[in-house]
Amino acid sequence: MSATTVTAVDAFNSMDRDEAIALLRPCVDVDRWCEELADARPFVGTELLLAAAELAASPFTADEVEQALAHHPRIGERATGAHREAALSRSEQAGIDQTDADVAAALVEGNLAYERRFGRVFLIRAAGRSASEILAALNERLGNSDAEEAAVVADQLRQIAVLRLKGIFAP
Ligand SMILES: NC(=O)NC1=NC(=O)NC1=O
Repeated sequence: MSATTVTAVDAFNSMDRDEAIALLRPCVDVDRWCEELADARPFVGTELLLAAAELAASPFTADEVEQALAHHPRIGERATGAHREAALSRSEQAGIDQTDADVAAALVEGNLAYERRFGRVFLIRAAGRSASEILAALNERLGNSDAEEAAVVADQLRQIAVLRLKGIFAP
């Protein structure tokens, strides 16, 4: 057996609680989710950590979504700042062609329409999606009832959190 390599999960398991929580927070700013996962350590392998993360995010409550949305820049707006969440947001929104003026205008308009309708920022798991796919989803979701859309937003937040966690532990 070769010398065992210290995996990211091993390092995570041996962190003190605050450090573990701080590592998780850029995935989603929901205290309960970060604390639950930090307190569920040690994890035997990445798969079990990701499964626990998925479970702890199913679903996020309305209050948790509210708190987390404060940290999500609008789609089409490049998150500023050097902190981890901004970098994650920029890479997730990389599929949006920032130079296409028509797309940019449509996203600005769509975001405004969504915020007028639902009173919060439009949230979508942007990674892997083009601007036209995002715009189509936005327009489709404008027709949702408040209850339907609350469930969709919570699910998108879950997808973003788990994707970000995968980026840390299973890059
Ligand atoms: N308003 C948003 O949907 N923001 C974001 N979606 C992502 O996938 N990353 C973001 O920052």
